[in-house]
Amino acid sequence: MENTLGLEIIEVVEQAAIASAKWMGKGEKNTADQVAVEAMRERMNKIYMRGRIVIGEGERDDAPMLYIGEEVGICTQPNAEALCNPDELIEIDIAVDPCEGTNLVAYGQPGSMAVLAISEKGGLFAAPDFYMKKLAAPPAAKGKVDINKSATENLKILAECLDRAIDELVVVVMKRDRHNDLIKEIRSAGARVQLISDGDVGAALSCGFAGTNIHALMGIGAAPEGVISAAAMRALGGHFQGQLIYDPEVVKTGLIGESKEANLERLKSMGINDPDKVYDAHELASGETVLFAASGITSGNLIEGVRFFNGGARTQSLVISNQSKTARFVDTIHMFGEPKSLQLF
Ligand SMILES: O=C(COP(=O)(O)O)[C@@H](O)[C@H](O)[C@H](O)[C@H](O)COP(=O)(O)O
Ligand SMILES: [Mn+2]
Ligand SMILES: [Mn+2]
Repeated sequence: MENTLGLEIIEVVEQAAIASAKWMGKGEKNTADQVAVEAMRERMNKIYMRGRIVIGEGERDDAPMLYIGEEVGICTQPNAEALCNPDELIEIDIAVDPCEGTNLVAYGQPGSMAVLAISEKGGLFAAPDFYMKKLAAPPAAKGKVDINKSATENLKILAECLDRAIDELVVVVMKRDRHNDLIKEIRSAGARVQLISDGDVGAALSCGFAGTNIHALMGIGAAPEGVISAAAMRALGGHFQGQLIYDPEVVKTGLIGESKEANLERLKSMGINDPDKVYDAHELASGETVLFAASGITSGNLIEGVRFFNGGARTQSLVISNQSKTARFVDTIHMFGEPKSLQLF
């Protein structure tokens, strides 16, 4: 599966990133998202597979989306029988965020990317586009920090695991009212807080690599981004835990369903009977083969964004595999027609 799909999924995220980057800085969040969704769908539909979106965003805020349950890939097309041999059919589950950080793209801010995770059927946690409480930390702290512990306790553990003083730690938190108490607690424990407006996949991913100066992600973001982050962190050996948040009171945005009760029903209908369960990376991305791919739209601290030149563009992507145990940075020059020259930098 990795060999067959590894290269194809790079192209999926590259195409989405290029489409979205054309709308960088134009103040049109929905268009930046829409074109990424369309480019991702179009490229996915050229892959020899029977793919199914198991978790994706857009439901909460009515944004453009690849919807949950949508089938993608050549073998799901109306003429599939003529094109696909059922005996060698690859059935794939996919978690997507074609434009992670739509505001970042619309306002020309760093850290947006086109991102997805894939696994064999059943290998990714299927949930609605709810919120998720998250804790991400570097591999050295895996299984030692715990989302059920307080931020203060976790910072002490993290400091020990990373052999640093607490005031040398940087914790990324999304700048939201729901995090005001968390931010106060982290600061009074002595650590430093990096507030981000959007883009918690990039923050979780940064915990998987040393040298990013990001040592933890704490707080509540969206569930699809949680599953995608978990796929990457599982393969990187980092720590990731997520707990679904289904009570609109907790997130204070009014963007998830009418009520806690209705949300609990929705979870039940998807087979989630223990709504408060804390999932670790291996449960959110449980497949034998798990692949993560991201392509920068605007530059972040791990990957560069799309750089256009006359007649082409250069992209940088990151593909992580739990099978080959690789984190591959892929630089690509894309030629649109016949460019006069190919721009290296
Ligand atoms: O910042 C984010 C927005 O993602 P997108 O809509 O794809 O541009 C994500 O990284 C967050 O995980 C999440 O969607 C966000 O925290 C949702 O919370 P809120 O903005 O408070 O509704
Ligand atoms: Mn997102
Ligand atoms: Mn998005």
